[in-house]
Amino acid sequence: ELYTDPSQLTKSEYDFVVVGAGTAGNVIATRLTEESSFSVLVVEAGISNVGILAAEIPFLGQTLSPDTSVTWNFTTTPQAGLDGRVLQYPRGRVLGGSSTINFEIWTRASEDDWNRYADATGDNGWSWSEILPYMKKSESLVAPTDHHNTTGEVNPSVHGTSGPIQISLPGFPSEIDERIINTTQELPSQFPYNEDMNSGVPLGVGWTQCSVGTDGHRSSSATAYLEPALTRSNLDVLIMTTVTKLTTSSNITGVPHFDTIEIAQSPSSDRFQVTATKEIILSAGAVNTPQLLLLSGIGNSTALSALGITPLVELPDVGQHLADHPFLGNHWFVNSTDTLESIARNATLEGEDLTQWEANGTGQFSDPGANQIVYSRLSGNEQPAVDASAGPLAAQFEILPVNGFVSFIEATPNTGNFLTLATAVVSPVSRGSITLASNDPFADPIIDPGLLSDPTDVDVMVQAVKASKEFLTASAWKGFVLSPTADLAGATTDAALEAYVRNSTSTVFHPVGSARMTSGGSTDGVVTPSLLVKNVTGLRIVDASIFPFIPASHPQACVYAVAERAADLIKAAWA
Ligand SMILES: Cc1cc2nc3c(=O)[nH]c(=O)nc-3n(C[C@H](O)[C@H](O)[C@H](O)COP(=O)(O)OP(=O)(O)OC[C@H]3O[C@@H](n4cnc5c(N)ncnc54)[C@H](O)[C@@H]3O)c2cc1C
Repeated sequence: ELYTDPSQLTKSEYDFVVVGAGTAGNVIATRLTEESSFSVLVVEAGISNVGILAAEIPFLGQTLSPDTSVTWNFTTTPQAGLDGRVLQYPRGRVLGGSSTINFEIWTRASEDDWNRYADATGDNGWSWSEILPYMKKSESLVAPTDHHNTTGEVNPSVHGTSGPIQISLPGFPSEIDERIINTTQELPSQFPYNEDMNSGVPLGVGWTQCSVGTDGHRSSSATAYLEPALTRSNLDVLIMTTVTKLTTSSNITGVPHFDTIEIAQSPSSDRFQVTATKEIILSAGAVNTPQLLLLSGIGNSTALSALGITPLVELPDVGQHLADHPFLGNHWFVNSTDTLESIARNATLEGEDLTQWEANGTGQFSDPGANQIVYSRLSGNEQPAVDASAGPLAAQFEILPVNGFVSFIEATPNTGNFLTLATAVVSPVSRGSITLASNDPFADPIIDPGLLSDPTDVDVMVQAVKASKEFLTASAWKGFVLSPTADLAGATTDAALEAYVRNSTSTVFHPVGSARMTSGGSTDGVVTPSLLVKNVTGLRIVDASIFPFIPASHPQACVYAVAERAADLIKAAWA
């Protein structure tokens, strides 16, 4: 049943209560209610995704953020590494969470990333070979919207065929596709072609897989997991309701046992309580999960007391070690009018694209917009002072080519046609934090992703910009790429490049690690390898906040895999 107000709930006790119907939360709710004996309530602060056209049309997904009715309209603290700039920091606030508003890129990181999680936690269940079945379980590789022959563009043997999330290759060609593939043939040592970057070995240049179905619709945790499960009598979903606090009614085992959530629709509305007889599962995401732990008295006791919150559990790592991917849109003018800007500038064309998508789910609107990805490492003599990557198979930086102007901090110019080679530091050293501004659950937390706060990351970003220039030296770009835009053109020395990087970098919205997993015996960290919150009972965390290190990839596929494994861990614990 779907409820829109806590007063509609017909009971105040469930076996499991899931906080947040986001990417991970919906996997948990769906998998747990496969057991007919389990009752589950999911509480979501945001609205329903149903009927939101921009959430269905891949090309329009980017219009859902920042600052819309389906996002938490957060901002960061002034970022010292970015010349003190403040960034908008949206997260999904809607059924499906960030999977309803993200850019649909589907990447799994490398074998080394996952094997490092296993090493760091002492749990081989997080290793590449053990997590791969869960990656497959979450997805179905389906035909692209244009049904083109994908031989050589993806390796079906590393993919799932019957999981909920539909993933596919781009179904609308762009005029840079061929130039990019030709570049891999011309510069194979630096930019080798990779048939499938989701095989565990992501390095090279490959076709982007996206969470988009053959019907041209976004596949999110709301559409793919939750919607089909909503008819189950053991699943209730309550939307437009914020969990304000977790409370404890007993400590039979000598440590606090968290079994109750407090919920409200607005700061002034009535508070309701719901109890979980088995577990509370926190899936509120990398910003709100630590916020809710802190509001509930779990964190650094001194800091909590200073805010008038009674400390219940000393766990100083809550909200610490936040990691994110710095992202920089590098732009060039191109000798073409067939770029993405042309659509936004031409209402007739935009209307035609919409009509085509509505007719049969094909065309430009079925395509999120980045048809290839480059994952790379610095060569021997360029190695950074600290290599924070998981190992030789893990990327240090990414180049994301787009046939148009992409920036999250700059408006698209009114004239000119552009190529973007966005660069991102995907194995950063920098860390930030989530802390509380006040004890008001409706106040935004203080978000400091610490972007480029470590000089090593600046160095890697500078090298990544150089690599993107190198990419364009292939003859495939001759006659197409005209010149870099003024900011990039002016960055001719290393000092000028550093200034450019600090002035123009933002984020690609991948915060993780703010409630990180460590080994069971470690006094650091927030959760055990089974994702149970340390020093309490009754409470588990399943979302992007548990990663001990940031995956060197776009993280959603990794979040789904974590949630699929977590669902099995929970089922096993209560079998
Ligand atoms: C704009 C944008 C673009 C992105 N693009 C990509 C991409 O192309 N590819 C990729 O792999 N990743 C991308 N990401 C990142 C990816 O989407 C996230 O890493 C992932 O979805 C996080 O999943 P989660 O389960 O941790 O949190 P979320 O999916 O954010 O879910 C958290 C849910 O909890 C709810 N919630 C929070 N607090 C409360 C509360 N107190 N009470 C009730 N409910 C609450 C939220 O409203 C939300 O629905 C993008 C993210 C953004 C924001």
